[in-house]
Amino acid sequence: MKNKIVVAVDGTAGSGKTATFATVAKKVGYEFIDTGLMYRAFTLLCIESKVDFLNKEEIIKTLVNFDFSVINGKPYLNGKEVEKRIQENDIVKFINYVTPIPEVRKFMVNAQRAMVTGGGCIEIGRDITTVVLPDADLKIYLDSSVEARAERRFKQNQVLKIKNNNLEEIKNSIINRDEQDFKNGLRKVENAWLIDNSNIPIEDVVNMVVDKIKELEGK
Ligand SMILES: Nc1ncnc2c1ncn2[C@@H]1O[C@H](COP(=O)(O)OP(=O)(O)O)[C@@H](O)[C@H]1O
Ligand SMILES: Nc1ccn([C@@H]2O[C@H](COP(=O)(O)OP(=O)(O)O)[C@@H](O)[C@H]2O)c(=O)n1
Repeated sequence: MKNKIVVAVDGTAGSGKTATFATVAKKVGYEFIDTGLMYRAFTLLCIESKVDFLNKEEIIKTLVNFDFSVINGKPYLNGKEVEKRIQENDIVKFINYVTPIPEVRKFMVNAQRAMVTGGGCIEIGRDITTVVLPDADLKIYLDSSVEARAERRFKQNQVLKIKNNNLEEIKNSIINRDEQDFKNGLRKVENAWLIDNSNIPIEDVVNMVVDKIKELEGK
């Protein structure tokens, strides 16, 4: 009888967390939770509520109207499916005003911790191995060079037909988000497995992680 485990994944913007670990989760029959969707959906609510992003109190007050759920893998904000909308550039433009606010992070961390009720789950984000799931059975830190990440995001945006798709701007936005993420506490913890996928095909990373999960389940 295999013992399903808890997997916590952190990593830099655009390093491949979603694409890699959604596939891993499917292969091993685990639940997949992308905490970034929550921050993106909350940023969208703030935009729709026309908050002043320089006014922390207004952003904090908006939390009372924040109802987020994932149904069949799709994110819903207050009952409305927002999967494509939260990938738009305005979200990325404002998200760095939202993510550093302690009250916002506390709200999100509590919700993200409550979603993991036991083994058989992979949760990804920026503070999962450090704050949300510090006792996870397997901790992974995924990273890639800024150049590799910008290229990938540019191609991803082309596929998604995201407007104003510009490689230089993407590169700068990744550098800015890295800066904010490190300030918010993104880091590789001692017992995390560092995977730099700059030059490793996604299939190989998926297989490496699937093998590791199966090994730990057997223990
Ligand atoms: N090892 C890899 N090699 C090449 N491209 C990758 C690799 N891992 C992920 N990608 C691609 O990089 C892009 C960004 O990945 P994504 O999962 O959205 O990153 P994150 O969730 O970390 O922001 C996607 O187009 C994805 O298919
Ligand atoms: N647990 C998390 C997850 C995301 N975030 C923030 O939310 C933003 C969007 O998360 P994301 O995972 O969708 O970002 P990408 O790496 O997909 O571009 C990130 O830039 C982080 O700043 C966070 O602060 N904490």
